[in-house]
Amino acid sequence: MKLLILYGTTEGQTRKIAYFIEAILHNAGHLVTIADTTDEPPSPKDYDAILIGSSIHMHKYQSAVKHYIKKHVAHLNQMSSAFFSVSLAAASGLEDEQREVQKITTDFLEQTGWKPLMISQIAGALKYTEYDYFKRIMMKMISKKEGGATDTSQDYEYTNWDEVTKFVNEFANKISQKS
Ligand SMILES: Cc1cc2nc3c(=O)[nH]c(=O)nc-3n(C[C@H](O)[C@H](O)[C@H](O)COP(=O)(O)O)c2cc1C
Repeated sequence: MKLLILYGTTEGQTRKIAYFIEAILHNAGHLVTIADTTDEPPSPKDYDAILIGSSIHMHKYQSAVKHYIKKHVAHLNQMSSAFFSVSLAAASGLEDEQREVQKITTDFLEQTGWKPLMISQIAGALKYTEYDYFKRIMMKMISKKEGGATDTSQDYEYTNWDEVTKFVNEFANKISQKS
């Protein structure tokens, strides 16, 4: 099948997840195109299915991802599609944080009108060593609130790669049953 993977990222974790997904689907025999939504991404109309991923920053998804979905929503809703949301809240064991990220996702899908077949909440990363001073302080506060790591001398990757693999395989199964 011809598949399209699009992503929106600030510090690169969503890109890393998107390329991990691409490798799984490529190894399963699919023809996969992958693109950053800020780089003139291809239209969904030439593909059998699409996966779109975005990280959350300050309670919002990437604006280029939102723009793409709004522009192509009619087509997206006629094809098999999946959304992967990348955030720190998804790594949190706190119920409030989980609820908040679910609400950000639900509101986003409502605003864009997109109805993906599958949605995955994926835990992202804390890249303290790559942030500037103010970002580091802010992220330490956010992480503390979410019950996460506060030692800013190192980075933390919370992404559960086995869960990502499970999500991708489930999506691949669904779309092959549909075709
Ligand atoms: C400035 C900033 C703001 C963030 N705001 C949120 C937030 O509101 N909610 C959340 O769950 N995670 C938040 N995060 C965590 C990111 O979603 C996480 O670091 C993710 O891995 C970033 O993915 P990216 O590298 O693809 O942009 C924030 C991170 C940064 C650096």
